[in-house]
Amino acid sequence: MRSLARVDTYDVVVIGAGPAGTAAALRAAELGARVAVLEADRVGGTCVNSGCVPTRVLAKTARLVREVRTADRYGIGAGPGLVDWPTTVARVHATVDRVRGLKREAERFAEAGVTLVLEGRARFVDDVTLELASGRRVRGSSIVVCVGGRSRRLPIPGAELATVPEDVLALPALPRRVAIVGAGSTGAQLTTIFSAFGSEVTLLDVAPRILATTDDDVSRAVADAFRSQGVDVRTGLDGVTALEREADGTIRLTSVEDGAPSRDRFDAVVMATGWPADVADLGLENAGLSLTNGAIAVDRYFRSAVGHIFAAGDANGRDLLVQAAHFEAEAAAENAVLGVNRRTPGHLLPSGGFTDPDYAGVGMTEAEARRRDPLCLVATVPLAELDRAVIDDRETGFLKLVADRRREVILGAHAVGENAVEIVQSVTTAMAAGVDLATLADVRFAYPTYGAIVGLAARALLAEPPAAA
Ligand SMILES: Cc1cc2nc3c(=O)[nH]c(=O)nc-3n(C[C@H](O)[C@H](O)[C@H](O)COP(=O)(O)OP(=O)(O)OC[C@H]3O[C@@H](n4cnc5c(N)ncnc54)[C@H](O)[C@@H]3O)c2cc1C
Ligand SMILES: NC(=O)c1ccc[n+]([C@@H]2O[C@H](COP(=O)([O-])OP(=O)(O)OC[C@H]3O[C@@H](n4cnc5c(N)ncnc54)[C@H](O)[C@@H]3O)[C@@H](O)[C@H]2O)c1
Repeated sequence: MRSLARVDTYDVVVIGAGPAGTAAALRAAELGARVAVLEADRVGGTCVNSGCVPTRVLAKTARLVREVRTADRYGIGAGPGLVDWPTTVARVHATVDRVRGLKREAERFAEAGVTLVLEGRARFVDDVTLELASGRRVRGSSIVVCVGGRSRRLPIPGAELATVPEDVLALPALPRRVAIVGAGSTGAQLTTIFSAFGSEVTLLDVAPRILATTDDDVSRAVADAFRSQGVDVRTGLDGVTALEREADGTIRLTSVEDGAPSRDRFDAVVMATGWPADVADLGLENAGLSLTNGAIAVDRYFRSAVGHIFAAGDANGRDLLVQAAHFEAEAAAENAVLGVNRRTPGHLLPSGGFTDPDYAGVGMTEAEARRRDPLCLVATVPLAELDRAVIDDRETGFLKLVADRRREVILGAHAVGENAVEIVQSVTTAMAAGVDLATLADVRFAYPTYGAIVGLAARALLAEPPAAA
């Protein structure tokens, strides 16, 4: 039977009001399009509601715990630094609300004339029509899919016993022993958080090293730091094969290493094993779309296999970062409204994690640069050589700069330690401005700052002997 539900028609329909959907909708409206945004849950998406912002508040809490526990070195009697989990959770929620207040997506949509539809999950009926959980139908000449991603549970027996990262705040209490499966950005951050909060943490991954996409030295330094903090880091596993509930309520996790199974009990298991596009119920097949590696494949114009359907942000599986979501979505909106002509230049994408110690990177890793040119130049300056790091008792870490063999172009920057993300951000600014090494080495840095390590590294790189051909 044909549905008699009302159909509203727009120039551009955006699915999802996270960072990508918000940017796409506002840009399309700015260009004069009639725009609707369909959001199933809270505007703001993963980042503000369950991803970056809550994780960052937990990271700050973890730092406070560490500071309190070492305060006696400065003559401050601060106590044992025990975490009251309900208070911590309440603080996270309150901060999320404050950040949501800053973003004002709904108000900005209203000011821009964008129609925000909060009537449940949208589903493609055909390649131009979406049906909402409410039954209402919305049609778009162009559609920008910004549905983000969701945690992947491993397809193993008992997977439902695991907590996924976006549900960590719902844990009733801090686990005494926690297994974190997956040592990517999310797993590493949760490792630091639980470890600082006093849980015994086991971090498991099938990859040969943690933070597998970062520079080798970054990965090694963070893994070493985790081990020195008592985290049981187990990489290069054959797999995690099962979870089972024990009679005492604990979870028994079976992992296999070099063919040998081992079984360990935990109070909680967190599965941070990847972040595919959130499309299980999106009806992609009705629009003539399919998935490639868990995401909606797009071309360099952010256009899917169906010409008037675009995908931006986590949904296209490229760079799963807020800073990528913004520019991808704006480009997709421009292509949807103005015709397909805007491809995004190869932006530099700095990123990093708020672990203990922090880590960050931008551009090519040393291994990538050496694959391109074995004679590229690399200089690494330990934080321990920086007055400020010694003053602050934060000597763990380094900044590594990678440059072309003529010392003209900075190819990459990778840092571990205090303020790593900000340090890498300042190198990114120099890279984006096309600053050469000699100019960077000549910049004055205020004393005593962490940023000064950029000047030290640039000067170290200039002093590097030319690599032998
Ligand atoms: C724990 C964690 C920490 C992170 N920390 C950082 C960080 O520090 N820095 C960083 O850059 N990135 C971080 N990220 C990644 C970042 O959150 C994402 O890259 C970003 O949110 C992607 O934005 P998006 O708009 O593509 O998707 P999302 O933010 O996921 O938004 C998608 C929106 O679409 C809605 N939606 C989904 N399906 C439908 C449907 N069928 N109908 C209607 N609406 C729908 C969802 O409800 C959601 O609101 C983190 C991620 C996680 C999980
Ligand atoms: N601070 C940040 O910027 C930040 C923080 C969190 C997430 N993110 C973004 O979100 C994206 C997703 O991050 P993520 O950490 O959720 O996923 P990820 O894909 O980066 O990492 C998943 C990890 O799980 C491991 N894994 C896969 N199958 C496994 C198995 N069977 N057993 C054990 N381990 C297994 C993988 O080897 C990998 O190391 C990242 O790419 C990043 O862009 C960013």
